[in-house]
Amino acid sequence: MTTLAQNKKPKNDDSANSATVIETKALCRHFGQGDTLVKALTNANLTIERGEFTAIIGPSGSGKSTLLQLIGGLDSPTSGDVLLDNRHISQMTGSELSDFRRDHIGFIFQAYNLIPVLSAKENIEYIMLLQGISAHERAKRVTTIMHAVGLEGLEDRRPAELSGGQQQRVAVARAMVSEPSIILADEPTANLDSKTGIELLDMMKTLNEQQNMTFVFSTHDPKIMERAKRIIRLVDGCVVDDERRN
Ligand SMILES: Nc1ncnc2c1ncn2[C@@H]1O[C@H](COP(=O)(O)OP(=O)(O)OP(=O)(O)O)[C@@H](O)[C@H]1O
Repeated sequence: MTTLAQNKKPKNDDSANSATVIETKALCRHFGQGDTLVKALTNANLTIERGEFTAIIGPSGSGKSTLLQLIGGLDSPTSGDVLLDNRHISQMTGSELSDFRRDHIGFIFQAYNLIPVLSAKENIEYIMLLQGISAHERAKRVTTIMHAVGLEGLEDRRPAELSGGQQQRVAVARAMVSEPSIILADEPTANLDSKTGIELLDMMKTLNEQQNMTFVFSTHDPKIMERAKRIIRLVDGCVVDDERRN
């Protein structure tokens, strides 16, 4: 399979030299209050190093998506803090945080958040456009990634004209094509058939191994768990296990 990694030059900025890319400190997220209080995440202290391939697992409602949303700065904690590349998210201005997200983090979420008026190809290209990547380079990367995720021939379809699994592949391609240093993926294989899921995982693993790209997945999928180098288990919003494998 062709991979994006073959097109990729190593990043050479200060952040690339720092080993710890994600740190959560006493991170808590509560929803509601009184009788309706839900403690979605309680006192999570995690350190994720550059290049880790980490699965966050746990029963439905245990806080996996909440943790990913907080790490990505898409939600604010009730208390505690998140550091990305040793910078406190809470101390970034709104525009600093959105620039950081655009340049360093790729998101793959269950609600694919595709832009409905753009075609599959344009959705995948969008962040690279914001990053000022040349038209020639954009076209090259889009062709490579669409082939890799099995979306050839569907370039001009809008999201409403694609199946759920195809939309998910567009979302995966969009997150990876701008070659961020961190990918946060909430159940990235949930709506994919087994073969496509394995192909995508292998592509992610290649990017992880060749580019030292950091992956954090929330998942119930045994295929991801098998490949993960680290498994963090949540139960009722608490980290109850954190296992590294060789
Ligand atoms: N916006 C919200 N308002 C109220 N409660 C919420 C909100 N978001 C999440 N929760 C609650 O927080 C808890 C953790 O939810 P979360 O989505 O993080 O779980 P999860 O482990 O990702 O679940 P799943 O595996 O089903 O995706 C659940 O009890 C959920 O109902």
